[in-house]
Amino acid sequence: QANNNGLRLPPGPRRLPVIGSLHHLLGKQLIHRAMADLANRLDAPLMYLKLGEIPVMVATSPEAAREVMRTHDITFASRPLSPTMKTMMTYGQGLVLAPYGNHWRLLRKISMLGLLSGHRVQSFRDIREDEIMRLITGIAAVPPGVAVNLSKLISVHIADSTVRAIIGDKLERREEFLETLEEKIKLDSGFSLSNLFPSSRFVNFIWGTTRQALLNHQKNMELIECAVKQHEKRKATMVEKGIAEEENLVDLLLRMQKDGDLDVPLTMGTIKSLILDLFNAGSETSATTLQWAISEVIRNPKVMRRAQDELRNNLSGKQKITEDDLAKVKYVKLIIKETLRLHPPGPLLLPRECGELCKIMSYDVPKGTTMIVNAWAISRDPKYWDNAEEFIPERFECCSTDFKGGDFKYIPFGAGKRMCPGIAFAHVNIELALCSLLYHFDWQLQSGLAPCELNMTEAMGITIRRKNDLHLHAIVRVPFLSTH
Ligand code: HEM
Repeated sequence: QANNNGLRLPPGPRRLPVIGSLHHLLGKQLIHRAMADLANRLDAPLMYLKLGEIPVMVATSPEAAREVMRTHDITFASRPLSPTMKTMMTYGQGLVLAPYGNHWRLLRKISMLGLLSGHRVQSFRDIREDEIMRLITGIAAVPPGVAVNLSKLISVHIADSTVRAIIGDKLERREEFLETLEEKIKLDSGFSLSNLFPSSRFVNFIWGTTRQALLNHQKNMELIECAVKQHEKRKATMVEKGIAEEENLVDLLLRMQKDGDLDVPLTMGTIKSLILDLFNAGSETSATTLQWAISEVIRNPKVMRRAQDELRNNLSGKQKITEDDLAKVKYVKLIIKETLRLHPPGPLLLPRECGELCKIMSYDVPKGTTMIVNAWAISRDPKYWDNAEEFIPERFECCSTDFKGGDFKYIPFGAGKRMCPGIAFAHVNIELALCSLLYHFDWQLQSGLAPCELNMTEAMGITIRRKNDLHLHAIVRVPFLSTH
């Protein structure tokens, strides 16, 4: 199709006045699935949609994704800012939404230095090992015959280990944090009418998402403020007692703020927004991945058996898995890869915005177009994956495909300049937790459900969580050494 500026736009479904292509998506199913069906029906690896007032293109093939995130990486290095997203910047700009430029560069560098580099991730090993023992102890404490809400325990575990790495301590108001995070995930999906008709005050008034997003963000900022105060109080006690601790991310940020002399000022609003971004981006994605991994393992008893045999044979009765042991197990790594293929927590990654007119797959992409990459559809495309819908960790056994952003048929962490900086942090957290859960316990579904009957329905938000919490019976198989 050509528009009236003479541009050659990619194919797209029929559009209606005012709502554009919205009727093809709304009320059908989850957005990533609906977009995949449309692209498939139109045979359009690059598809054009008008969602309300917003021009959107969707890349649904490795080739299109490569052109966006490699060939034209810089052109697509900023993100579109919906009204909901803008409210998240009310008190300062964090990292996830910052436009490509000096502010983004500085925050990304600080995040690597203080939290996400290989060296820093390694330094949080004691925290991870301590928190995993707390999780295992909590599960084992549930009386026999009572099912464990594993989803809930995993969310708490990941939140605690992430936040301890960031501020050095657990959050006093963790429950409130998890609740506001859950609400934020729903508000951030970007497809609410307030976001699709940003110029309409009427729609915004009726729909009210922006107002809810602002309230949610204010609550989050208040909680971060509390966390920073908690951190400072703890620091003062440590100094009083003469206990020296390694500088954590919050220490680093506050020191850099005090030293000044930066190209970009580090305001308290920026510092709090960065902490919030890292906490949100880090905890939700890892917890979701872990929950899907356990769900798939439960649904596939052969996979469970192979993983448990490998762990139990190699670790022969050890009472506690440490990170040194992870080198001895290979199969759990394949399970994590396969989980991220079938259940990338961000199915549409995070949207990018076209910074200047360019060509993708020989179509014109006008400046300001929102570009979505449907990573979920690409990693389930039977053109690139045998038995694409099945959970087969062995598919990664003899192939070099990995998630580091070099192979565009498998991009759960995105690619290019805005690729996720938290891969190392996430991976070791997920791996240690999954190994420990499978090593110490046997798992059974409630009330005689067969493995294949486990409900795998997804809930929509900016990430795809399980719709229902995972309730399972845990039977201790390898006793553990509890320190909690
Ligand atoms: C399984 C775990 C995770 C997955 C699947 C994941 C996935 C993603 C994806 C798809 C993006 C967008 C990439 C793009 O636009 O190309 C992203 C961005 C980001 N992730 Fe992750 N992530 C995970 C864990 C983490 C962790 C543990 C942290 C930090 C503690 C983190 C911090 C971030 C940040 C700060 C960004 C924004 C980067 C930027 O805009 O420059 N993520 N992540």
